Amino acid sequence: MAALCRLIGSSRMGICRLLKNSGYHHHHSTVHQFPDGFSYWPNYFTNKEQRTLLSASLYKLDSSETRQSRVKRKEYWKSRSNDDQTELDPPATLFAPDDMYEFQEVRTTSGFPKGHFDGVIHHYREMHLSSWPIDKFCDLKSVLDRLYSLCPTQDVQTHILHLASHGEILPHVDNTSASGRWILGVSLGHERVLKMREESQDGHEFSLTLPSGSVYLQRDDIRYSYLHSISKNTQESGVVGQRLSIMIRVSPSPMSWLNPQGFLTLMTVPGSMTCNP
Ligand SMILES: O=C(O)CCC(=O)C(=O)O
Ligand SMILES: [Fe+2]
Repeated sequence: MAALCRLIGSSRMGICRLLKNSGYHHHHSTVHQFPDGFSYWPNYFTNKEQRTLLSASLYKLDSSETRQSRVKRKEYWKSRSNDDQTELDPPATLFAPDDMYEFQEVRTTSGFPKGHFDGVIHHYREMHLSSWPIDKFCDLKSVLDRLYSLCPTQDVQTHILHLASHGEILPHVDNTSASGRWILGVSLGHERVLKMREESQDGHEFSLTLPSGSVYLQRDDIRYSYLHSISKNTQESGVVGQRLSIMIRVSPSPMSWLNPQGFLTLMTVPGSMTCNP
């Protein structure tokens, strides 16, 4: 689609947007081999859209880190300024090396109302998002429109989760009081394997690789009775790298917006207008 749009030229961008928004090109690729309540779009976002989403997500996470970290990364990218990135480069090239980020070792209860998550997520950064920086990324708004159009309902909370190369998520069911009947996840960066296992004894299980640009949705029984995990291994390649997921959940109540972490993110919006980073 991106190539087609370039071919047609910018004067016809309206047509391309129309085609994209019709969902034909992408929804077309939905796979239906999963149990009821699980949907998967293996290549929902174009490379350019993935780069926009990942840049915006990293921007939010990065600006919540210490000044020291931000300076370190700035130096790093300056030293790499010769290899200019284009929209055709894989999104994972937007990650700095692991040691440039303030990854947490293991998630504990502090600051989060999700006690049973203790010990589940390893080597990660995360943030509850109260707003996207749409004024800083030119095409972010239209990409977000496509993303949120997949949500079964519109009362949502958004969370971003950045796994280090050796980060992982152990099997768990999302806290049932922290969100409602569905959970949607966008994968960006390096591919990982999602494992789903029914919680009962000898429960049914299945797994799938999550390439960058893919989206999955768990709803109803799947969301409540299957454990999900993201392991350190990829299916085949053996290359394990950083991955960032955008997790969207239906809010249990409007009060879930009042997350202290979310308020903090509102206060950190420095930087200048950046188009097509
Ligand atoms: O990153 C993912 O795809 C899953 C994240 C997850 O399980 C969670 O945040 O509860
Ligand atoms: Fe989860």
